[in-house]
Formats: sequence, C-alpha cells, structure tokens
Amino acid sequence: MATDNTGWRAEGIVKVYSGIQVLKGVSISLRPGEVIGLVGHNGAGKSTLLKCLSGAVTPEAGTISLDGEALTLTSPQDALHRGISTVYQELALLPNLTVTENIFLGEELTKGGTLDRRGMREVARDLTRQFNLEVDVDRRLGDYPVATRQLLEIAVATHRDAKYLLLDEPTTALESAQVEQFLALVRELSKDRGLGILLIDHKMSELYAVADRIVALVDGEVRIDADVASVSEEAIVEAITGEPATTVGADHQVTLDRDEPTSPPGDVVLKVENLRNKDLEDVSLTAHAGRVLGIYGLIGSGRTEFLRTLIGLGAVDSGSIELFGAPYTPKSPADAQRRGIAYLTEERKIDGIIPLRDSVSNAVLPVINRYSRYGLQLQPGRLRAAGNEYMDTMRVRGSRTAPVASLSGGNQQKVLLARVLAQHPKVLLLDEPTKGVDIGVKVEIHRMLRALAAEQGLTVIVVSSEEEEVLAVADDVVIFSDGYCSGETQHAAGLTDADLRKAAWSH
Ligand SMILES: Nc1ncnc2c1ncn2[C@@H]1O[C@H](COP(=O)(O)OP(=O)(O)OP(=O)(O)O)[C@@H](O)[C@H]1O
Repeated sequence: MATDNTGWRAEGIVKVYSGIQVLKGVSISLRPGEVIGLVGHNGAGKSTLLKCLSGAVTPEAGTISLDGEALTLTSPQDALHRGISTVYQELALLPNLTVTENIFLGEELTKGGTLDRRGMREVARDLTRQFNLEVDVDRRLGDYPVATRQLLEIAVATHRDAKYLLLDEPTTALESAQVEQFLALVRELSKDRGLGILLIDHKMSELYAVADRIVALVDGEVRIDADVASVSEEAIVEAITGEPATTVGADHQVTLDRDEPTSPPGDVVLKVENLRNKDLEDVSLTAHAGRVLGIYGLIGSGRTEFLRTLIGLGAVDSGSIELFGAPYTPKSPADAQRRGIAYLTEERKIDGIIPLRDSVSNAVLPVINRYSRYGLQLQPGRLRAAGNEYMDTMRVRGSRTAPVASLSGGNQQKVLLARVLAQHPKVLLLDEPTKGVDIGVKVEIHRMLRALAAEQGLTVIVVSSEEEEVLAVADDVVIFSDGYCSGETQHAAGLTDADLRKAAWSH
C-alpha cells in the first residue's frame, strides 16, 4: 500500500448487479511506475473493478482518489482526462474506420480550423512503428487480425497522455512472440515512462514476468495483495481455484498425466488433400477417431481459415476432403452440423454468442430441433434441463436467466463450449477453446476434451496460439505456416514449446 499520497487509491468499492454484490468492498492502490497483476476466477469481479476504476460504471459505495484528491469519475472520457486510460476486454476500436481514424477518434488534430490529416497520419505511423505494428495506417482496421487490433488498442491507450493504464486480458488474442513484445512494452511503459499499470491476466507466467504486486480477487473480495516476490504461484492458484496447486497446476505446467494411455489412431475421420483457396496455399492433413489433433501456427498462418472452410465458410478452390470415408464438400455451418461437425469460433463477440438471450438458450439453440416433439412442438422443459446440464459440466458461473452478455468473458466462453457439446458431435473443431478461461477450468476443459476423444471416440481438432495448450491437450500436432500444412503429424508427447515455435517459423 502507498504510504504517501502519490498514485491512485480505491477504497471499499461495492458494486451490485441484480441484487448481488459483485464487488464486496474492494480496496486497491496503484503508484506511478508500478505494475499490478490482477487475477481471479471467471466471474470474480476483475472486469467490474476495472470498469469502476475507469468511470465506465458507478459503484454503489467506495471512494477513489488520485494523489490524495477525491475523484468522482463520470465516464471513461472523464478518467482519460485525468490520465487514466483503459483497454477493455471487448475491443472498442471501430473496424470500419481506418487505423489513423481510430487512433484519433474524438480527439482529431486540426490545423487552421480544418482536420490535419497529414499530421494525424504521421503520428499514426510513428505510433504503430513504436509498437512494431506492420499496418497501413490508411487501411480499415477490420482488415487486420484480432491480435493486431488488440495491440493497436494498447497503442492508442498509451498515446493519449496516460499516466495510468488499465488493461483487461490484453494477451488472450496474442501469440507468444507478440506476448513477449507486449510484456517488454509493459516494462518499458512502467519502468522508463513511469506509468502505473493494472493488468488483468489469467496467465501466471506473464504476471510473474512483469508484475511488482499481485492482487487476487475471489468472489468479489481481495484475497491476496502482496509483492510478487513474497507470494508463490501455488498460493495464488490455490486461492483462485480453491484447490491445491498440485492438482490444478499453474498455467505454464498445465500438463495432463502424459503417461495415461492414449488410444491408438482409430479410423481416419477427416482426410484433407491439397486444399486451396484464397487463404490456404496447400493444406493436407489427416485426423483420426479417438485422437486430439492440435493445429499450431502463427496468426495469419491459415489455421482459423482452415476450420472455417471445413464448415462451409470458406470456398474450396481445389483439393479434396473426405469425411468418414466419403467425399465431402463443405456447404454451410448447418450442413456441417448435420454431418456431425461442431465448430467453436475464436471470435465469440462477432459470430458466437447471441448477446440478449440467456446462457441456457445460447447453449441449446443450435439443437432446438432435437427437443421438438414430432418435429412440431417444442419441449421447453427438456430443452432447459439439457441446457442446464451442459452449464454444470462447463461450470458456468453467473445468472442463467439474464442476457448472456452480462456474464463475465470467461463464462461466455464456457457457454460457447457448452453449445458445442450440446450438439453431440462426432468431430469437434475448436478455435482457441480456452480463450479467457481461468486456470482451474482450463485444466478441466483439457481433461474433458481428451476424455471425449479417448472414451467416446470423438475426433477433436484444436487450434491454439498457446504452445502449452497444444502440448497439454493434443495427441498429435500439425504445423500451419503461411497457408501451408504438409500433413506431417508429430506426437505431442515428444515435443517442447520451443519445437513448436521453431517449426512454425521455419516452414
Ligand atoms: N452488466 C452486468 N449486468 C449484470 N451482471 C453483470 C454485469 N457485468 C458483470 N456482471 C456479473 O458480475 C460478475 C463479475 O463479472 P466480471 O466480468 O467482473 O468477472 P471477471 O472476474 O472479469 O471474469 P472473467 O475472468 O471471466 O473475465 C459476474 O457474475 C457477472 O455475471
């Protein structure tokens, strides 16, 4: 805790949603140059705290002060003018505007009463260069991958004279090289430029790499607030999950018992040969029943486009696909679903959740036909019961009747996984399945996916930017690079993080 008045301090913050105290009197302080790592289970209240501190929501009780002076923040703009800049989980920049327009949104430069387009473009170029972002500042932001947009959000946040930076899970969309770049940036911004940074992150290794202090929130209360040197990862994992760290594992060692027998490759379920389209140069691979196939590759390597092509969202210009031994031409997501393929998107906000429907409906909507008697009359009771069961399996925390958009980010991700399970698929295509999911549940999801393959004979295909995740969950691994996949499969058990990174770069 700060002993003098420098920095900002929040005390006794209480936030209530639907009669429930989501924050139960949280106190936290941040000094210039300091990095706080804020951790906690999905739904612990981390994003809500950040929103209270940035003026996006008003707490029911509590005080915030800056350098000893009491503050009442009325909006994020208000906070911004006082030097508090925030990057939320939901990206806020506008995809239809250019990179430059996004950087200056609402704060455009003028010269002689007119917009100074040239000046703005120059600043934009400088800023993107500083952040090693290879973007054309005149292009639409929406043309760039999520990772680029995420880094740009951070660039924009620091650009506006920020003294304090609040970041909500900024690394979920980044791959390892970009994460390293981001962590270096956090160090530079805090230690060289003196910014105070509050960083929400589920990955212990990232927090231990940059944080000076760790604050762990559990069910809306501060459970740990300690210098990073004085608190062990195990203690934090235990506080968050309520289980000893030895059974859960910190994120960098989320490995399952690799001695467990993996089933030998069963029938070939999916065989892709020389698949080509505008995003895929030449992709061949084979996936078997009863196995988990990990697809590893850098962002832009074609891994996401490949999954989308398999469900009919990308054209097949040439090459062949066989599904269960018969030729398969992907037509549409609905057709793919009828053939037993379930797909989890990486972009839950764009083509995932239906924000205004509740979580149970979100999980079961794609299989609604199964619950209508004689194809006519819906059986809502059975439907909800089934939905609730999947919510339990995925340990979704939060209201099941409120709009799913009011659930925490990690819990929304779990709802989407529940939706995939509800389809009783034979083939699972999962793009970044544990994005934003907390440490405890992440391990559970890995176990569940392996069990679905080993015990029920499903074919599970997982795309992940995290080497640890690929190695923890997959039996076999293929590498995507620049739209190519040779089809050469390696056993995950013998591989290391470094092997994967090297392979992805050297193809
Ligand atoms: N606008 C809202 N309306 C109703 N409930 C909300 C709203 N925003 C958050 N909540 C609830 O507050 C609780 C805390 O959510 P919050 O998003 O702060 O969690 P979190 O710790 O950031 O989780 P995650 O790690 O999943 O991002 C959750 O139970 C969530 O459903």
